[in-house]
Amino acid sequence: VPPPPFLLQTIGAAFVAKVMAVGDQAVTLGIWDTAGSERYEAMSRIYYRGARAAIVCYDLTNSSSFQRAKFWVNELQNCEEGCRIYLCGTKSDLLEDDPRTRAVDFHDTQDYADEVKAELFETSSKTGQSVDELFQKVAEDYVHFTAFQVMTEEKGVDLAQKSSTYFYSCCHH
Ligand SMILES: Nc1nc2c(ncn2[C@@H]2O[C@H](COP(=O)(O)OP(=O)(O)OP(=O)(O)O)[C@@H](O)[C@H]2O)c(=O)[nH]1
Repeated sequence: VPPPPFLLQTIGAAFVAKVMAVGDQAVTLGIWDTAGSERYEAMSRIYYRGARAAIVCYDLTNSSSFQRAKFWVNELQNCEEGCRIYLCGTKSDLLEDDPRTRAVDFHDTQDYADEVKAELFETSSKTGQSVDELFQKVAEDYVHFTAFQVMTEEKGVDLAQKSSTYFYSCCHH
């Protein structure tokens, strides 16, 4: 009998597609869940190449996991210019049960997030706290910032043409 999925460590990466509504548009996020551990570092790099958003998770009850998250933020900043970064503290339910279990200060992470121009969310997979908000923000930011950027990168920009034309083709087709 195989162990329950939640006991398995991620090796390589798992993929899921999630359809989100942003205004009257449907946006399909292609989400790779990659391993954060050092052991699979080289493999994780393959998956974030070309990514437009990265959710970098750390455990709110474990300060070394935040140091590890900083490592990935640096990686992304050095290698993926067009990638927006979302810092995601996990297991917030444990802090509600016992605030003393918090090992990563909220204001410190907020300062760090500001410094690296990342968004910050504190979430729980157990209760679902802030999980929908996080993915909603990823999808909204993609529509508002990145879709336009991708289009101009792919087709080039005709400076003589009004920018509204580009915006129209980005948001309505
Ligand atoms: N209380 C609580 N426990 C959680 C939460 N999320 C994950 N866990 C527990 O933390 C452990 C690790 O969770 P994973 O989801 O496997 O962590 P991961 O970072 O994906 O691990 P890798 O597979 O190595 O990448 C498991 O025992 C989970 O049950 C949460 O929101 N609340």
